[in-house]
Amino acid sequence: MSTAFAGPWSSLPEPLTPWILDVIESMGHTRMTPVQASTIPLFMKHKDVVVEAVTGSGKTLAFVIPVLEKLIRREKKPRKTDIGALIISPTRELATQTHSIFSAFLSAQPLLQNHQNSDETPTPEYPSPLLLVSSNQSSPAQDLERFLSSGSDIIIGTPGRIEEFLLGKGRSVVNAKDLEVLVLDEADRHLSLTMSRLLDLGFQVTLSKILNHLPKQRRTGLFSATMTDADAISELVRAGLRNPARVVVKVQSKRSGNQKQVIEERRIPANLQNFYISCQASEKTIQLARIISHEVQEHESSQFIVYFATGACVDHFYDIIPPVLPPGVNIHSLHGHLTPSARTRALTAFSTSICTPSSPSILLCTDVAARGLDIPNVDVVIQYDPPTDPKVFSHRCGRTARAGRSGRAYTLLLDREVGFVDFMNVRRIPLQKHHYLVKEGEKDKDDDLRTEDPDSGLFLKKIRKKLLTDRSLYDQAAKAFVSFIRAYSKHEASYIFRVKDLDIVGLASSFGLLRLPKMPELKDANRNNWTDADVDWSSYAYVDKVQEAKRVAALAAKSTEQSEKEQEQRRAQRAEQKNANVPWSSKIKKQEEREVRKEKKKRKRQWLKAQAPSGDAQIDSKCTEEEDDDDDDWLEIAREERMAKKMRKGEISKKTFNAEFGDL
Ligand SMILES: Nc1ncnc2c1ncn2[C@@H]1O[C@H](COP(=O)(O)OP(=O)(O)OP(=O)(O)O)[C@@H](O)[C@H]1O
Repeated sequence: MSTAFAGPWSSLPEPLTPWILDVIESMGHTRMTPVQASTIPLFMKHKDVVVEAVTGSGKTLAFVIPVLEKLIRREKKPRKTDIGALIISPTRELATQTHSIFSAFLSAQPLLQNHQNSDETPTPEYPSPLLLVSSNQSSPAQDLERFLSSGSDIIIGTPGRIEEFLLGKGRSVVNAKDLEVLVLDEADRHLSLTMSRLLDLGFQVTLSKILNHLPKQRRTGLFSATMTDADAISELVRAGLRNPARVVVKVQSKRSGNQKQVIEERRIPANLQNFYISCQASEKTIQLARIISHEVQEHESSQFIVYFATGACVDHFYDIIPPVLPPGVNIHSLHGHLTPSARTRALTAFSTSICTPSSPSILLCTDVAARGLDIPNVDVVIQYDPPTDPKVFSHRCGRTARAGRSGRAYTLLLDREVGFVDFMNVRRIPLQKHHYLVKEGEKDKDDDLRTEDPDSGLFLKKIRKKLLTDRSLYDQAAKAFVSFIRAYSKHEASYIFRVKDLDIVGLASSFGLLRLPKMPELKDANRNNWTDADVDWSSYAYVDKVQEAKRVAALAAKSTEQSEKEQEQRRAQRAEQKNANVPWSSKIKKQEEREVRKEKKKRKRQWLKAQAPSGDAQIDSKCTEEEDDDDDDWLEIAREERMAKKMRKGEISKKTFNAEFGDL
């Protein structure tokens, strides 16, 4: 370990309780880390603290130890319904991890023997801590039951569950008035209200409610690896800290420059090699596969974490990537859309897996696993997609090179995204260029001379082949691609990551898509050079029988509807055609004849009105110009007949008759 350790635990100004010291020693920690040496004395001495120290530097014990010491030293014995310490973590995984550390301490405390009755089993003086996270096994009501039966004094959980516990149905039961200490782990995740955090508004509203419920007379500790001064100031106000001590532990590393060694400050662990590889969009998946092979072969690495932009991307790559990885790899996936039990299973399987270079373990995940997780043997972190929130970058990298171990991190950047390197440099997170990884036996080329990887097509083929085995894989691929584009449009460094600069065709290749999805974000995208896969979409089936039956039924319904529509269209076309075929001259003639007939009828009506008896006039008065031709014709015939009769009887002259009806 090359981390500079601080003094031994015995050098703390106030000695630790012996059984706490025993536990620390049993963990193999003989000396304090710098953040522990600076924070523990302050936090134990009734000071509020705001702590910033790089990932993996031991911040957890820097609050666990003072919290335990504070509670042990309490003058007033707490009642069963009192809570003494509250630890708020941003994710269920981190809360669970912190809970296990508190448990490790409390389960090692000496047991109390009841002197009056030595036959009774000895009991622990300090109750076990209570974990409050979403879970299939524990509802909020059950959390309350566990609290009442255990009398837990230390509560650890995520904001939602803690709010429920303190302000929900349990509010009358749980007494937080005598709370001694509050810790916000990954405090900048909870409190900042920068642009990206606006998304976490719900999270923060919850936190404000919790903070308002807690007594002002308490000690508070804020801990994070990315607490900038600006964050710290705004967070102090929000968390209600008064006159806190600020602890910042800096990392210095040596770099050779201009013939002399330069000491530079950085916000990532000293033993972390932080690389980026620039490549074309179509080459991202190839590079991912090659980084893993390269690491296994060159460094005997066996435990990897790979970060993607969204949960849908994790699901997609989990399914399609095996054919392009070296054989023997075990893959696990973790993201926020999985059920709590699936999340626990995945993390336990990954962190306890016995991995070797011939059987490496890979965790594909989202930022749900970016902060705080302590899996000591992770060799390599790969960021397939850079994070939308740049602050998360160092948390992701920090899952390796923990507690003085060495580790490597790789970030895949598209050629147009390389500006991100300077962006991070300014934030004291240096990235070093790693050459593009070529296939075995091939020679590295300068970036300027490099053409598209010849394996691009081969990879695409392999992935497409896999996709074609089950239509649900295609659905998932499209969903992942769409979610990726949406996430990309939310990058905080939006002048570096611009959707309009994305090589859509290349990206779609790296996802193994069969055809390009239609989405508004891509309406102006360049789709040249894209060829849809040769797929018979009507027979491309789901492996799941129920899903396939649904698809077939929907297809049949659609084709009936389609054929009815087509028939209708054909009829309309025929009528139109017929109309178009009638000669123009005959159309005009017909029109003229119609006009003449109309005029004649009009005249007949006028004449009848003047001549006819009242009954006829009544009939005629119903006959308006709007009435259709059939009615008119019928009336005309009746009228003509009556007039002819009158003429025969000599009631009207033939001349009068002819004047009205002509010689028809
Ligand atoms: N004094 C010590 N000596 C050696 N190892 C230690 C010491 N204190 C803690 N560690 C180990 O260091 C590792 C990292 O500690 P921890 O998880 O507390 O880091 P962190 O600073 O909280 O990191 P992150 O910012 O990622 O949450 C753990 O595996 C822990 O057991």
